[in-house]
Amino acid sequence: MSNEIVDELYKVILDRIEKRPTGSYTAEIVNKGKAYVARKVGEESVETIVASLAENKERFISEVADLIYHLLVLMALEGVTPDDIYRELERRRK
Ligand SMILES: N=c1c2ncn([C@@H]3O[C@H](COP(=O)(O)OP(=O)(O)OP(=O)(O)O)[C@@H](O)[C@H]3O)c2ncn1[C@@H]1O[C@H](COP(=O)(O)O)[C@@H](O)[C@H]1O
Repeated sequence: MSNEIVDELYKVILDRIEKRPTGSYTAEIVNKGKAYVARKVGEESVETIVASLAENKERFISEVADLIYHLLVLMALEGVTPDDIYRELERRRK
């Protein structure tokens, strides 16, 4: 996965949070509050675990993508950028 796709998705998410356009799923869940978005991250984590243990690779990939998207929305609400995470991972690199 290239950083470019994650960075671009994050920018789209920031734009949706700012403009809250009708029909945007991001705007819909953000309008429900941070706790709702955090719960979605938990839900998608569980679905990822289930896909890993009881389903197939295709389902697993789909659930990981759902999880990353919801995590990016929560990061945006926390004011944390993908660069912040890249820096932290870089700091941990051995
Ligand atoms: N990458 C995603 C993405 N991944 C997953 N999802 C949504 O996440 C939901 C998955 O959660 P669930 O399986 O729980 O589905 P659900 O029942 O609809 O969700 P809830 O009613 O429980 O909230 C689906 O509705 C997906 O559409 C996403 N929605 C949007 N994006 C991207 O985000 C950007 C902004 O999208 P909009 O905000 O819709 O314009 C665009 O680039 C989109 O491609």
